[in-house]
Amino acid sequence: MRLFETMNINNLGNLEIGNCDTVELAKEFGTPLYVVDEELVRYNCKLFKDSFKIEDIDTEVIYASKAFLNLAMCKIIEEEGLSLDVVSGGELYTALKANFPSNRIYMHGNNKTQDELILAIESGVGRIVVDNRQELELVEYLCEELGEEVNVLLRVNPGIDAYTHEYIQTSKNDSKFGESIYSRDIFWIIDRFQRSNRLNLKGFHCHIGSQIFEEKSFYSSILVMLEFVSKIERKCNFITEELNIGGGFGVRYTEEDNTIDLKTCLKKMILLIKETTSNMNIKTPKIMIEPGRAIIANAGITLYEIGGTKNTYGGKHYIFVDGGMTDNPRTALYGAKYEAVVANKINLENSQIYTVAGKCCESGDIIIKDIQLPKVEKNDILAVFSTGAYNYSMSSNYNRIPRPAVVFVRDGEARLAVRRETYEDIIKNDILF
Ligand SMILES: Cc1ncc(COP(=O)(O)O)c(C=O)c1O
Ligand SMILES: N[C@@H](CCCC[NH3+])C(=O)O
Repeated sequence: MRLFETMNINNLGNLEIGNCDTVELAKEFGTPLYVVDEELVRYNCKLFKDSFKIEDIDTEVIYASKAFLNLAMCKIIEEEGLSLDVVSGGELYTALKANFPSNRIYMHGNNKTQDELILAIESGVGRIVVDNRQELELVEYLCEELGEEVNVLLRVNPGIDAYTHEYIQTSKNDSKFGESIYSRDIFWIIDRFQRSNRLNLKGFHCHIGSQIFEEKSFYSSILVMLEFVSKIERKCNFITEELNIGGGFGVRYTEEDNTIDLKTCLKKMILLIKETTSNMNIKTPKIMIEPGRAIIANAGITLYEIGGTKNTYGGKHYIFVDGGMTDNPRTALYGAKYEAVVANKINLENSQIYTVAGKCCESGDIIIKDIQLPKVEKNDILAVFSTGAYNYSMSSNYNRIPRPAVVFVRDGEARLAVRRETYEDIIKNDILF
């Protein structure tokens, strides 16, 4: 089993993360428990910041907060000097409550409500990423009403068919996101922005999908987008000041995943931009990228207590954990694959193939389909790796199961970042009549 750099095995044979014994964490904070390795989050932020830069080009790294967000995470992102992509009023509110600098916030969404837009405008977010022409009219109208001006990017769809799960592709020609760069109206839309007194169009945003391993998808997207930038300059006399090329960098969940060498890929991307803009004889815009998963996925693990096992008549060996699709819906949703260890038996030989099932009333409530583990017993602690992204943020209260707590670990210290939900939390908005 491959451990991450900041994990190790202590002399009790238990898994440690951030120098904290995971078995002790489970005892202290209860299970299921999301554990985040703060050192690794900070390392990942630095890797992006340091690799995605080059002389003469202005760059910015924006953390896509949909992957994992809470007040503590906002603080880390701010301290590491990244900006923040929010996609809803709730994400924006979280960032504002954490005192995240509003001018470093990018407000996304394909169907922002009026209330969300008002909150974004009034709190002075850095950029509103306008999804479509109707939204252009709405943002302009709201700015008129509020007497404000806003800097905006237009989300466009470059029509890149990135190789990933179809649910997380975002840039096929029939995607719900953005306006197609091939649309006949695109020039009209840009012209419309230019005529606006309230909306200051700075440039464009695109994002081709998530969990992408094929580097060439990123390079193709850059080339297509720069071609578009050049065309817009010729046709609309519009100089693109900013170009956000999105996130989507794939991470390793299991040995099957051949991850991208991020440092090399980021360097290649920026060099390609420099070279292409120079060849096209266009001004190089400021370039932004928007990683979510690659910042947080591998920094998170989930600890579960094993409640029991079951061998079915059909020959399956189940392990039952005290969470499930409520804290990690990705297996049920995308057939995602995970690796795990028995945290208190990490030195023992694997002896059995198990299926890890949750406690929801749903046959698809599976966390891991087939995994080799040592013989497990009731009360063992299972540590599932790489659950930092799109687990906590996509968790639910299905079956009225309270959401787990989140702790950040670093240098042997564990800090509670999100309290475990209680049954009282579950009914707090219910009205009995
Ligand atoms: C607009 C936008 N930006 C950034 C991201 C982050 O993607 P990832 O977590 O794959 O890096 C997403 C999610 O796919 C997105 O929709
Ligand atoms: N939720 C997806 C990623 C969606 C990315 C957001 N556009 C996942 O878990 O893989």
